Amino acid sequence: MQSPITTTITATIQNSNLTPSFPPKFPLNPLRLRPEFLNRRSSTNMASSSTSFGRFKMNSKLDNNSDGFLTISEYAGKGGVDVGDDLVVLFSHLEYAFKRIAALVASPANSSLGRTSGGGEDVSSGRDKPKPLDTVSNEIILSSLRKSGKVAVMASEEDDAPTWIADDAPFVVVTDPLDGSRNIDASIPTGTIFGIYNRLVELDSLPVDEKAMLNSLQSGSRLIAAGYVLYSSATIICTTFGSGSHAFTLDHSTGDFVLTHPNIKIPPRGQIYSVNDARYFDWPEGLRRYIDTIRQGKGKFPKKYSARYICSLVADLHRTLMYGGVAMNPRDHLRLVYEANPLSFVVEQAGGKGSDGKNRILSIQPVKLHQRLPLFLGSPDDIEELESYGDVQQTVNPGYDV
Ligand SMILES: O=P(O)(O)OC[C@H]1O[C@](O)(COP(=O)(O)O)[C@@H](O)[C@@H]1O
Repeated sequence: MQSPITTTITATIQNSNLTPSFPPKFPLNPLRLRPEFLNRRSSTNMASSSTSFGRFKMNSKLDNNSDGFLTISEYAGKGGVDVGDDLVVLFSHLEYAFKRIAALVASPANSSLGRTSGGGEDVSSGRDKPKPLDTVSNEIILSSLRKSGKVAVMASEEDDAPTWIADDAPFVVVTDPLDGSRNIDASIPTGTIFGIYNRLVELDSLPVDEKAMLNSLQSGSRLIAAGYVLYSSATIICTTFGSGSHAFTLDHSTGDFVLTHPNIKIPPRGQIYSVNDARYFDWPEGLRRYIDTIRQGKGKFPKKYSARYICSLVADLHRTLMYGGVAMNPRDHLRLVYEANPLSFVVEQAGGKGSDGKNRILSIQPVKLHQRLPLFLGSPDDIEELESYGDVQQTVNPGYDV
């Protein structure tokens, strides 16, 4: 049964008549873009016929790209899936922010920036105290969103409340600016997670705080784009506009993110599970049985599973998308709005599943901005098998030092 708050928010959001923001209200103005954002390759040799593809029209130009390197702007723009100029501009600004964060986490200064200021949890907000690196990444993203002119409100894992940016801008952005930063001193991979919604124009007349909150609490099923950025041996943006998931790798020689993994398909089943299994004795019976079964090769897949756990959600998920299997955090730790929803959208678009152990993540209506939940992401056959054990959510959550 839904709580009164859930019912109110669900009703408000469901009753709102979403007005698509495509086509854009004003055209792309290249003068607003930094030179590095401009496409460097000629597209004159591309064919121009188009076919329907997911939510957006896709031109066959994509198939005929002569040099084989497609930037995100080319992929998403008129020569590609044509998501609309507003979203292309927003992505250009996001890319710039991601490049700045990639440079930041790789910088010799990151060791001091990565140290926790005070540590522990902020009791009033129930969130972890931000570290300087998290804070700087947050500021970098906010600055890019402001400059894009395309974002009405940003909700960040680093902020107590959403930040209202511009009344008329078409999009709402939710983000975890730097996930996995507790590992930064050891140069472990980190990541940024982001989701993009249309602004709910029906809420425009509400007070700013209220419309900022309700716009940010949209259900994950309303995402129009989402993705993550992996800062590792390569810097990779894996993103979806609702028509498949695609990964773009930063080419340091040109400064472009170029399409390296089109239409990622997660294997229907993997042979790897990813979890912090030092928590085994805090797990419920069902989860213990599931892990014991697959590591002995006694599950539906008759091979022994291997374990991998980086403790950096984006990195653990990226490996899972590539090789299959399941990446999980069974305790109430990861955030629905900033982490679970955007990542589930990417995983579903790659043919996988995102679950809290019982329900599809994208069907859960957020009721609180910083709402936490158990998260299971991965291959469809693995997630279904895991869910069949019923009791997989860790309710004992004593707080762990590392
Ligand atoms: O301590 P656990 O339960 O293994 O959680 C690890 C997870 O926490 C995260 O570090 C995110 O938590 P924070 O936002 O508190 O850093 C993920 O990157 C990682 O997957």
